[in-house]
Amino acid sequence: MRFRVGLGFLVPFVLAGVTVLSVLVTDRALALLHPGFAQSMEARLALLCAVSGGVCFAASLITFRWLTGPLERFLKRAREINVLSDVAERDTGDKPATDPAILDDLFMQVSNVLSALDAKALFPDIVCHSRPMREVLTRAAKVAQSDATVLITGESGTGKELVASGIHSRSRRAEGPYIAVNCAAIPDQLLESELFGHERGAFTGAVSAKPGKFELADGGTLFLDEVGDMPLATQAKILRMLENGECTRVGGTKAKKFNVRVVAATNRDLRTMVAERTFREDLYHRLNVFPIHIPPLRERREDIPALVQHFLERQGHDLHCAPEMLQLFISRDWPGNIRELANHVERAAVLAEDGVMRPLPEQTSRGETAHADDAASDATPGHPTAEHSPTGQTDIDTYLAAMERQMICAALQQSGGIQARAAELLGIKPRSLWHRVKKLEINVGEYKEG
Ligand SMILES: Nc1ncnc2c1ncn2[C@@H]1O[C@H](COP(=O)(O)OP(=O)(O)OP(=O)(O)O)[C@@H](O)[C@H]1O
Repeated sequence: MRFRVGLGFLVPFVLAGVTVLSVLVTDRALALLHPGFAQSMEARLALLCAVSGGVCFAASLITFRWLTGPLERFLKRAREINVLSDVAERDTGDKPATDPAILDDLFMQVSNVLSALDAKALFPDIVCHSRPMREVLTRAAKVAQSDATVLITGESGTGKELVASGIHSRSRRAEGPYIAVNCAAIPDQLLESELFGHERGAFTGAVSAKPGKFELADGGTLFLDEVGDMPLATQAKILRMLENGECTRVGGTKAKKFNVRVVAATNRDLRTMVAERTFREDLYHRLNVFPIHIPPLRERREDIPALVQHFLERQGHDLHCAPEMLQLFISRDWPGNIRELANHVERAAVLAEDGVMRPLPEQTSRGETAHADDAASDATPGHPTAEHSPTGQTDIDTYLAAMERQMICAALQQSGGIQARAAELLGIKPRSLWHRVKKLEINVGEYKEG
């Protein structure tokens, strides 16, 4: 900006030069075309005024835009910060704006907005609204730039494989192969040959030589899923491969070097397994270079409304989720995590009537709320109870935020994305809705019709 203002001092001189040049050129051209023109002083004066006026006007417009462009951008940014400070003020009461707590809060809010945008841009297939999930994706984005081995932990169905493939596609190896092996799904006696390949005749049935997954992943990423289910003998070979990048086919004699980045995942507690000597400690440390823990869905219920929408779209359904159904989804504990939620959404979509998914009578009469299989649960369906936000402050906050999001999304859906109308439906001021939409990072555009 300072550079532009500095250059701005040259503008009058450039302007004068351009004007004189334009007048001279036009004057000469008209004199050549109409010999009488050169004799008429009035005509020449009129020409001088018209050309210099035109040039000055055009040049001032260009200069003005040139100088004010960065200023506008600066003012826009200042306005955004001002809005965020408004939010902080609302959330923090009468504390002075210089209070370090407010500044911290403000900083957190700014970095949250940025990290949510980053996460969405970097991992478009991964639905992520909650803070814990944003942290997961921030870590994933950081480690993707390196070749470090990653260990992803989390309960079954939390999205470990999705994050692993996201890391690959954001890495320098994205053009290379991404090979996934589920160690728990392959019988122990076949796992080594699957991972390292085998030579012809290495064992009964090995009628031809076959490359292993390490070999196939050369130049790319190997995803070792359920790594905790690997037999100890195979663990030793994997360790060797990780240490020197070499492996030998079963029945082979020559070791070959491969350039493979390993991302491993497990839903088991590897530290306990190490203590019980069922998992090698050296391999645990070798894998755990960069740990990423994905929290279970019940610890990030804010993600549920967006996940429901995501699965409806992914399954090609043009359906609306009734608020009481969404409330049911939000209040359950989901022991099978996102995979289980996806299955339930699919089932509810099949049973939807008039384009709306509603809870089945047996779901409501059974009191299917916080604990899906807990028949003894006496929670009233569709209403948050102490059981749904069992112990701490965080649970209550998370639960309330999910409720707030759900109500706002339903109102936006109903109003076709018109915020003033949605605010009316919710009985709040448009400004208050606007703040909430910002805080919860709801994409209003998604609800706009047409
Ligand atoms: N944040 C998310 N956004 C969208 N879809 C998700 C998300 N997390 C998980 N899924 C979907 O949920 C399903 C289960 O995810 P995934 O297979 O990655 O889980 P996992 O933790 O690897 O499970 P397991 O431990 O059983 O192998 C997949 O269909 C995946 O696409």
